[in-house]
Amino acid sequence: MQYISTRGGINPVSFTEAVLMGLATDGGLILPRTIPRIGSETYAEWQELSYQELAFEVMSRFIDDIPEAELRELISRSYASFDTEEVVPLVHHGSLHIVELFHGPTLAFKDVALQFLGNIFEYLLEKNDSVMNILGATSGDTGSAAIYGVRGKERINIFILHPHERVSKIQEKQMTTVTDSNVFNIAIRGTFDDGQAIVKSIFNDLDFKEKQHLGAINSINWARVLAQVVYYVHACLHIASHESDKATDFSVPTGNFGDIFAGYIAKRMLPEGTIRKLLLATNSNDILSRMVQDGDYSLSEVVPTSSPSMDIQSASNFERYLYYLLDEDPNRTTQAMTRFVETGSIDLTDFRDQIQRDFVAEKATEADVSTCIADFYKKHGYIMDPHTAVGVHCALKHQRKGIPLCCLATAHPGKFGDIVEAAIKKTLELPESIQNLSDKESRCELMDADRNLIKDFVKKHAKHI
Ligand SMILES: Cc1ncc(COP(=O)(O)O)c(C=O)c1O
Ligand SMILES: N[C@@H](CCOP(=O)(O)O)C(=O)O
Repeated sequence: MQYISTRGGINPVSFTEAVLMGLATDGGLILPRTIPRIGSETYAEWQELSYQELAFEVMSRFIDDIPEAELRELISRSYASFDTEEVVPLVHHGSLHIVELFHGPTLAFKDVALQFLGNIFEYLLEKNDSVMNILGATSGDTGSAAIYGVRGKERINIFILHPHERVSKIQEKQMTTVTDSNVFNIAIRGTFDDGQAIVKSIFNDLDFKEKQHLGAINSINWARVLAQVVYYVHACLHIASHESDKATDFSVPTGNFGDIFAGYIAKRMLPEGTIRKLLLATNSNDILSRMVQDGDYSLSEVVPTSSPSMDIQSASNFERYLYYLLDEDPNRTTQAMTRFVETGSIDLTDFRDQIQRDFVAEKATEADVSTCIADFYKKHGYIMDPHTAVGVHCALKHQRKGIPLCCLATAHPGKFGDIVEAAIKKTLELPESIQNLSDKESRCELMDADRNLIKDFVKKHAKHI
């Protein structure tokens, strides 16, 4: 399998080269040259596989430069850290299927990909006798999942930017209480969008990127998206064993467009009709739901909400979808992205029909979120976090009779305890890993959202051979 850039400016690379490159060197995002198709017979044979076996089957369609035994070992090690053998268990409440993606070490769906990515990095760096300095931005969950994915790994230092006072207390503590010497947390005075823009702009300084051995853990990195494709396939297979109608809709709480883009890849990979609709659910930061509903992809201010990890306007992976929308034409994609950087908007009104064939969209207000958490708990005794509730609110609004609908539960409710407890009027029992976090020693730098300050910091603390 070869990988290309949405901007057309790189020679095709292999999977492992793509993983090490992170952001494409022409500033674009990396995609597989073709999306492999799975025939119905092969798909049916996957029914009985464990999550790890399925992950191998899916990923090996995209990876041909890691030997089979080694890929299987990387996968199996990555999911051994989850608290359940099922890795991403499916539960059923009322008319909904819910796939719980928060059973990894940091209690959010990011662990599914970042445990794997941390292990691939370690494997590749050992093989190449090299080191890496990871630079990433987080709105709360990617940061801790990435830190837990690489903490203590000898050949890696990690630098994570988070927006100061715009992540939940527990999210902050999950990151900053990891005091291993290879972990550097930086709180920036700004939003996640500022952090992500700084990270991308530093990656675009190719001389700096090479000299400092920079690596990417955000969904910029194709391996992130790939690992997330697996749980859509897994959920489809399990839902098919429960339902007479085999086609499934998915409702996905969306911020940086990474998770739902993984669903889009799964939809194109699987036999026709396996995934029917992708419901894109946003909080009040609704650029993506406006894009689907009106073809209006235009920035507005990032507003803080009860689902802080989705407080994002400039959705990184949207560029990947745009590439497909624009007939896989890198020149048109580059022009559209240049226009977006210059004007803050892309007019997609002419593409509305196609976009609405791919997605349905809905926005949840703050009141919708707390009502959804409270009502669902009252009716079904199931407690969900505010990000999951954004998706469930959207799902209940758009559910079509007789069509199975699966919601992605993207974080454990305990990570956002205050909001959840206020909605259900009950004290939550927290998982052990996040009890007493506030008593632990923490380490974090506070900085202005200034690219040069961050560069100097990284340079000063970077690992070298
Ligand atoms: C808990 C949670 N739910 C949903 C999302 C949205 O996922 P994505 O950014 O891939 O759209 C995020 C992060 O963005 C998250 O941390
Ligand atoms: N919600 C994310 C934002 C970063 O997105 P990513 O998927 O590109 O890493 C977070 O929790 O940090």
